[in-house]
Amino acid sequence: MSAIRLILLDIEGTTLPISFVKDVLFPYSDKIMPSLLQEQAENPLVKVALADIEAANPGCDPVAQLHDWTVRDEKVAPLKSLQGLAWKSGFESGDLKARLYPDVPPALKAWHATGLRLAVYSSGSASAQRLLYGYSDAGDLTDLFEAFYDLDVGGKKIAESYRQIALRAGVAPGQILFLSDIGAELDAAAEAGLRTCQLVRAEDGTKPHPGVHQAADLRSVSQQFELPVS
Ligand SMILES: CSCCC(=O)C(=O)COP(=O)(O)O
Ligand SMILES: [Mg+2]
Repeated sequence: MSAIRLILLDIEGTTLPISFVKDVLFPYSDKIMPSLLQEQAENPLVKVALADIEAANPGCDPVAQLHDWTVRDEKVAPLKSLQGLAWKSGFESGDLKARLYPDVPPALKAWHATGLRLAVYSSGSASAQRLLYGYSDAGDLTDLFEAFYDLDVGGKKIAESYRQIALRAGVAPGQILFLSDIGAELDAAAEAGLRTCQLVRAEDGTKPHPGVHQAADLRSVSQQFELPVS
């Protein structure tokens, strides 16, 4: 089996607790969404997102639609793009700071220090991903990552998305290790030829997915895949 060259990481449930997303990030964006849509009406990101909402549900009230998607945790591009915009002011003002799992910063640094390439693949927009790692409780970690992939490459439960990422990174699928808490995402990545490991975080109550490697934290990932240990 060829050596792992790139580690591709999911965020929610993998490097950051689900509760931080559900109890901190989502209520924050939900609360300021009405004023954001008014104040940034001329922002091209807002215009595109509003057009996408109208296309998805003609005649709907965008604020109500966004709230409904948030409650149902829908991974849809217009919501993810507007959430990223809402969180920007929160992170930059110091209202928000990402609570990463404590095993995450040392493992990322150890992997990066020995030349392993790191990239993120999350449903959250690429700009939101940069904010999370830029304003984390371990400081700014964005320089550890070479790329931030979001729903622009496709959905996380579709094998083609992982083929696209491998192509863009210029790495053979079998040399990429994908880490996620979600079984369907791991299955899609495996179908594309990536190596996979499920993060089964006790705090998140993750259900083990049959037939995949499992790890309780990134230290355990290092041990199982013979990667540098922090
Ligand atoms: C920048 S990610 C913020 C959390 C979020 O909005 C989300 O949808 C997380 O999805 P993931 O694919 O990381 O599980
Ligand atoms: Mg996840």
